[in-house]
Order: sequence, then C-alpha cells, then structure tokens
Amino acid sequence: MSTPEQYDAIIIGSGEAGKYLAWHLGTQGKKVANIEDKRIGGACPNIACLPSKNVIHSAKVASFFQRGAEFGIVHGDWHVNMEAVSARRQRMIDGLRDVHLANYAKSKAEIVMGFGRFVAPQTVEVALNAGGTRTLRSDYIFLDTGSRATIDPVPGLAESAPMTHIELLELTTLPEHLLILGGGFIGLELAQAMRRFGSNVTIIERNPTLVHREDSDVTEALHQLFTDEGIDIVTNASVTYVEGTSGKSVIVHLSDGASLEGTHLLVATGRTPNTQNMGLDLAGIKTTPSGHFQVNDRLETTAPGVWAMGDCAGSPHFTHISFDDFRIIRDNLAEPNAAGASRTTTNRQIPSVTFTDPELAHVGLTENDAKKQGIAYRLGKIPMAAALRTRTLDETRGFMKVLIGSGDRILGFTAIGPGVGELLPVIQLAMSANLPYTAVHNLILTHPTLSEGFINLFNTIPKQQA
Ligand SMILES: Cc1cc2nc3c(=O)[nH]c(=O)nc-3n(C[C@H](O)[C@H](O)[C@H](O)COP(=O)(O)OP(=O)(O)OC[C@H]3O[C@@H](n4cnc5c(N)ncnc54)[C@H](O)[C@@H]3O)c2cc1C
Ligand SMILES: NC(=O)c1ccc[n+]([C@@H]2O[C@H](COP(=O)([O-])OP(=O)(O)OC[C@H]3O[C@@H](n4cnc5c(N)ncnc54)[C@H](O)[C@@H]3O)[C@@H](O)[C@H]2O)c1
Repeated sequence: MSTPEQYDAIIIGSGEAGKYLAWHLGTQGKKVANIEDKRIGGACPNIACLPSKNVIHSAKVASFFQRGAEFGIVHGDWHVNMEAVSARRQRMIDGLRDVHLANYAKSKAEIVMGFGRFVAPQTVEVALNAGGTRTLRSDYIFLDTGSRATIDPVPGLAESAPMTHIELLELTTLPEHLLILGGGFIGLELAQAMRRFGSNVTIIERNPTLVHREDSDVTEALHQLFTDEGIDIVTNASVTYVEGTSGKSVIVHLSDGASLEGTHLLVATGRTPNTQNMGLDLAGIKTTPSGHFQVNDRLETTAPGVWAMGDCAGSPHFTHISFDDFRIIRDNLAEPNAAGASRTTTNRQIPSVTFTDPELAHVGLTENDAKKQGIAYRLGKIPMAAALRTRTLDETRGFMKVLIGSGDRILGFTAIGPGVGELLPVIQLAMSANLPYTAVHNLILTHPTLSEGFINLFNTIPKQQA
C-alpha cells in the first residue's frame, strides 16, 4: 500500500447527503475528498428525481394537448418528439452539473472520480476512473453510496436486458408497448408519462393493489385514474419467467398461465443498496440482512469514525431524507457532547409525494397504520372538488383526508389532487410544532388557492366525544 494521503474527511458517494457534507466541511476549511465513481451529484439530478420529473412534465404538456378542446384551445396536428423530450431533460442535467461543479470549486472540496473501497480501518483506496489508484486516510469517513434498481433472479429476466429508470429516461423513441414490472413509485410515475406520450402500457404488480402500502381509497383512486388513462393493470401477478429481449419483443409469463407481451420491459421493483465490493471486513463495517450499512440513530456505523447516510444506510429512499441525514451528521459533528441538542433519525417526519398527475401527497399515519397500531382517530375527508381551485383548473379528481388524534393533534394527512405536494409543509409544521388542527383551520387562507380547501377539510372533522 502506498503512503496514504491524509484528509480531514473522506466521503464516498456524491449523492444528496454526500455532496452537502462535502460542501459544508469544505467551506469550514477542512481538507475533504468526495469520491464518486459515476455521476457528480449522485442519482437525483442525473438519473432519478429531477430527470424523471422533467420528463413527467413534458408528458403533462402532451396531456394538455390531448385535452385542448376541453379548455377551448384549438390546435392543429401535433405529435410527441421523444428526441426533443430527451434533449430538454439533458439540458437540465447539464445545467445542474455546472451548479454542482461550481459548489465543489467554491467550497474547495475535492471531487475524486473513481471507485472507493476500504483497504484498512479508516483507509480507502480509489480505483481512479482515469486509471491508477490513490490511497486516502482520514479519522472521519462518510458513506453515501446510494442504491440501484433491483433485478430479481427471475429466469430470463436479466437475459431480456430490461430497462431500469436510467435507460427509460434516455429513450429517444417511443416504445410501442411498455411492460412495467412493479406498481410502486417509479412504476406509477413512469407508466403515466409514457402512456401520455402514446405508448401502450401494462403494469405488472405482485401485490393485490398498486402502491399496496396505502389506504384502500388511495389505491382505488389511482387504479381508476390509470384505467381511465388507458393503462392496463395486472395485480396479484407472480412472474415465473421472461422471454425475449426488451427493445424488440418480450413476454412475461405468470404463474396462473397468463402471459403478457410487449416491445419493452421496465423493471421498477425496488432498490438494492450499493454496499458490495467495498472491503468492509477490513474496516469493521457491518451490514444488515437487507444489505444496508448497519447504523444507529445518529447514523454511526459499527466502525468508529465511519458514518453512513441516505439509501445505503437504509434511510427511507427519498432525496429529502438523504438531505436530513446530512443535517443529522452535520449537527452531531458540531455538538458531539451537547445532551439532547443533537439530531437523530428517531421519530422524524417522512413526507412523500408521488408525482403522478394528480399527485399523491402523504405525511404521518395512514388509516391502515392507525388501525394496526390501535391508535384512535377522527377522520376528516373531502373530495378534491370541494377545494374550488380545482374547478378553475378542471382537475377535480381525488380527495384530501386528515386523521385527528387526542388534543386535536394531526396524526396524518393524505391528498390526491393537482399540486398537493405543496400542501404538505403547512400540515408538517402543525404536526412538528404540536399545534391543534384548529391553528390551520382558523387561518385566513387565500381564495381561490388549493390550501383554502383546508377549511372545508377541517369542517368535516367530527366533534370529540365528551
Ligand atoms: C426514477 C427515480 C425517481 C425518484 N424520484 C424521487 C423524487 O421525486 N423525490 C425523492 O425524494 N426521491 C426520489 N427518488 C429517490 C432518490 O433518488 C434517492 O433516494 C436519492 O437519490 C438517494 O440519494 P443518496 O444520497 O442515498 O445517494 P445517491 O444519489 O444514490 O448517490 C450515491 C452515489 O455514490 C456512488 N457510489 C456508490 N458506491 C461508490 C463507491 N464505492 N465509490 C465511489 N462512488 C460510489 C454512486 O455512483 C452514486 O453516484 C427517485 C429515485 C428514482 C430511481
Ligand atoms: N416521487 C418520489 O419520491 C419517488 C419516485 C420514484 C422513486 N422513489 C423512491 O425510490 C424507491 C424505489 O422505487 P420503486 O418503484 O422501484 O420501488 P417501490 O418499493 O416503490 O415499488 C416496487 C413495487 O414493485 C413490486 N414488486 C416487487 N417485486 C415484484 C415482482 N417480482 N413482480 C411484480 N411486482 C413486484 C412491489 O410490490 C412494489 O409495489 C421508492 O420506494 C421511493 O423511495 C421516490
């Protein structure tokens, strides 16, 4: 081993938590190496959240063209140009790359392009993308290696060369018939977008419903929405084998004897953490049975001086959660001994938005959760049409519902409607400040905004039994 170069901090992976930590420590004057083997800035700006929302927005524009007459807009012939859709996505990614490079330059955190693995405790060897190796050492090492699409060991699946979200988002031609394995976040968002561009789409989901962890009113509303848009949905599907090649012709065989044929196959069946081939044994870093780095609620791994954050640490797989992981580590590094002052992952809010159109937004308990945990609640619920803003938009599908617990505290909130993700912070603030729902109910809410619907929503809450 060559003499290691000494750093104040080494961060493996430049995803959300990794890059923010690199920029933060670099700005503090620390000597920081941020090792990245593929894309500067990690998944979100390059292959995940932002490119997918970019493409989904192009599909929304296509849906407006499809609905033009409804809005009194008469247009001539129009068509979808997937090359231009892809080019718009790439322009955004290029712009984001410049933003990232500027942040590295400004913070003086060094980005080292290559694959990092432990060769001894606190010591990392980087197989440089440009060739050769470097060996780096630090008392502070942070892992933010993310996750990748899971490809189940179903016979013929890997051989069919299915697309993941990465290849799908880069398509410059439209699949004639897209089969999608998995009816979760990625499956739903991309199914609707591709359908709106003009593909035939079939979702194949192994559970009895789409987004199966949600309440039945949510899964039913999404099922109806997708069916109305012409998307085929096959649930309770157990895939036995796959034949053919994605991009040409592919057949998915199910255990009940049915088979589904398409031209392309997208796999969206969950994520596998990137924790392999990293010399973990040499550094005393353990993983959990699911393959994530084993961490405590301060994101410390089993090796002193090594932390893990984001998807690879088993944190809920969202960019905003990876960002919160960064904040937990930042605050704990700043105040290691301040009792009670430091942040942990325990009991933090996990808000989420599925960017279907209309969106599905959620924070806190679902009705399913409350029932399972035996938590009593009062339910407020309105159809989205009761928020008059939706009528001005002709986007009246969906509903809002809220679970209220003792002391009028908000336990959970779910909404399906246009742009409802933007409603979450008001509810989150009330929940985190432990305010009763009446604090929101009594606000003067601007007319006609979507948030004005909160007044109607809270009007429906049954009075508390004396
Ligand atoms: C299609 C799609 C859409 C999504 N949409 C949303 C959304 O709308 N909102 C949301 O909140 N979340 C969304 N997510 C989830 C979100 O993208 C992830 O939770 C988030 O990007 C995880 O960030 P991270 O910090 O864990 O690391 P990542 O962004 O995954 O980055 C990890 C980096 O580490 C690198 N790396 C791994 N191992 C090594 C090594 N040994 N050496 C060097 N480098 C290494 C990887 O190449 C990668 O660049 C989406 C995910 C997908 C796939
Ligand atoms: N808007 C967002 O915030 C957003 C968008 C995309 C992804 N994400 C994150 O990325 C993660 C990964 O997304 P995802 O859609 O891959 O995972 P997911 O866990 O959301 O959904 C996977 C789905 O695939 C199904 N499935 C698994 N194996 C199957 C099989 N063999 N046959 C048929 N169905 C099968 C599961 O039952 C599940 O419904 C999400 O959980 C989420 O955390 C977030």
